[in-house]
Amino acid sequence: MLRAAVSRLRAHLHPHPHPHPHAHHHHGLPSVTPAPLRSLSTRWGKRSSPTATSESESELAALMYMKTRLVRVRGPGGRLTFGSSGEAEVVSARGRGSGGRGFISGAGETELQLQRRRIQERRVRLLAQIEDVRRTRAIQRSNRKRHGNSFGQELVTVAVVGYTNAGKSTLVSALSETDLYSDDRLFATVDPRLRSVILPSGRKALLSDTVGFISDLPVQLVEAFHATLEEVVEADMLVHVLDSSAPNIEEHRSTVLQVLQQIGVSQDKINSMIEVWNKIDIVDNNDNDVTDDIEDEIFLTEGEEDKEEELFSENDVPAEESSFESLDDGTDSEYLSEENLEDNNGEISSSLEPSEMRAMNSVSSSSKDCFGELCGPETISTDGCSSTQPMSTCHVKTSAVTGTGLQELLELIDKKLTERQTIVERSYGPFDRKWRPSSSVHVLDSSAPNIEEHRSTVLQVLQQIGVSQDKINSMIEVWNKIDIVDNNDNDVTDDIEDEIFLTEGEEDKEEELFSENDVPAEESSFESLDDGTDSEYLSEENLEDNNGEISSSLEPSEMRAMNSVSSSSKDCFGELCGPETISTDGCSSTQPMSTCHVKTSAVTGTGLQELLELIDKKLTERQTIVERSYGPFDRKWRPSSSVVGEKAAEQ
Ligand SMILES: Nc1nc2c(ncn2[C@@H]2O[C@H](COP(=O)(O)OP(=O)(O)OP(=O)(O)O)[C@@H](O)[C@H]2O)c(=O)[nH]1
Ligand SMILES: [Mg+2]
Repeated sequence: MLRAAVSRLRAHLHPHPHPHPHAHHHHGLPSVTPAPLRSLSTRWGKRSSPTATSESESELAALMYMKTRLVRVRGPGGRLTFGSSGEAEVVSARGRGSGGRGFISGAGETELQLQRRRIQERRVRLLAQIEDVRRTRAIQRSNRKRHGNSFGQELVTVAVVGYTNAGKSTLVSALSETDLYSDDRLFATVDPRLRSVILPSGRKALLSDTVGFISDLPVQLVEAFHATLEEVVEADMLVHVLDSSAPNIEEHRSTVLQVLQQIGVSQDKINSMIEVWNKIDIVDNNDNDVTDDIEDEIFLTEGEEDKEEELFSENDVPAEESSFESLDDGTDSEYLSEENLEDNNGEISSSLEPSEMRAMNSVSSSSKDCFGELCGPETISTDGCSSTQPMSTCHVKTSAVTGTGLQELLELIDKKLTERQTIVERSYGPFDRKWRPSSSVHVLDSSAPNIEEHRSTVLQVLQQIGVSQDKINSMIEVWNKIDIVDNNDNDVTDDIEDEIFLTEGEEDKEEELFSENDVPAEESSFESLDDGTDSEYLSEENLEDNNGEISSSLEPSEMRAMNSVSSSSKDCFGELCGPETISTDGCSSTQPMSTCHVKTSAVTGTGLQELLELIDKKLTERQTIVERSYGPFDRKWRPSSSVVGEKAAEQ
């Protein structure tokens, strides 16, 4: 997992210099491409009244953008200055364009390094802020799940996702009849907002408006919007809003699906997503007859003529609206054509599943199926639009502006939630059975010369993929390959090991454990090979990525050098972490990480027993903490949380 995570980090720190059409197939995350970034950087300035989180997230995203673009350019008068690539001759920090291999030489580098370090420092602070918010939200979420609404029902959250400008905010606003900030600009929403809505069944749900997705979402944004995207991962169900008037709706759809997969939404949840074909009022202008037919069919078969009148009475507002929409369209197509030029070399559509390839010209027939036979209010209790049906066969056509389809959407949400709840209850019982107390073990190669870099890289990646600071702090550090280190410093280690087991009086156990120690012959040659690979890899990494910034971002508590192995180890084994004292508060989750560690050799078996004991102890500790804060059963249930881990591990 760590190797995969490290390669992700490398992708973070070292984005593809030349946007490659298939880049995101390699990294699992999209590469940085200029167009969306440029659009973003120009649009960030225009945001109004963002919340503290969205501010941190936006700043972080902007910061990461700046950092990747931070290059020396030849400014007016031939002076070297800092700016964005593309402005002038590029003399990159990474040697891009200079022909070098990451070496920095000549005037200006110190300043460049300084700038990068400042960015790095600010970044660490922002990450901490975002982490705070994320923790708060997690608590809020668990409270919501625990308390539910006043009827004792669990409060469900429905995340509204979709391509930017699809009309998510307008729709959420229309559905909840409250006024959300909606704006005809990209990324009008940088913070998810929750709005409550009463579903037809009387159940209360929270609608969560989210950040609009864009194609080739820059990897930095995935990181920056982590808190936001977490809402999506945590939501009970998703509503995918598509702008049915957009010419490239298929690309928008596949982009959204890709992003959802990348941020770790389970396939199950993606499959059971409701598709909303929004802005149907614009499409209808060209094709009014068909839609009228369908709408007639729904409501007339139902015999609810009153309802029909009520719903469509709001349809008569096209006058100023259509002129507004033509403005709207202009902005859209400008942005999208720029994007198409730079990003979409056919790869997005080629990644589409056949079931996702339904073109917009199938609106009428699909819609007829869905409304008339499957999804109509009358048949809502049948298995039409069930979670087993492929996505996009079930959709609702809406206009967030005129109100068309909103009632149907609410009914469908209601139905889906009931279905999902039934499924969850059937498989897990009413309470969450999926909760697993978790503890992480961080394995370090104690023979590696640059172990501090390894440690900080891993810590950074863990933070970036959203592991809570709490969990990171309580992580067990394993200093592995101690058999190699011990060769140089055998006495000290022997002393410590003696101390643990002899004070315990478990000499048998000691023998058992160390009886496997006699295999150094072929093993040491293996280890030297291994080392060769490592150092080759790391020196390349050092050249390209680590211009002092990673180590400079280390907290003092993380800076313990490997030469403190013996003494720390002694503290830990002899006084704090030894099996004898495992029930004391030594190596507790409140202790800073790396003060508690276990020295192991996975090859010889040294320390394995201690590691298992420490894991045991930590888990007990964590469980106690969790029980204290959430009660004995899981209140933290999240359907897709495990998938996030797996995703990260795959990449
Ligand atoms: N004609 C029409 N316009 C709509 C409809 N829904 C939204 N709009 C307009 O589309 C534009 C974008 O709407 P938003 O709700 O801000 O879109 P969004 O998906 O939240 O956008 P981001 O937050 O940037 O991702 C606004 O000008 C809305 O008025 C609709 O059903 N019909
Ligand atoms: Mg919005």
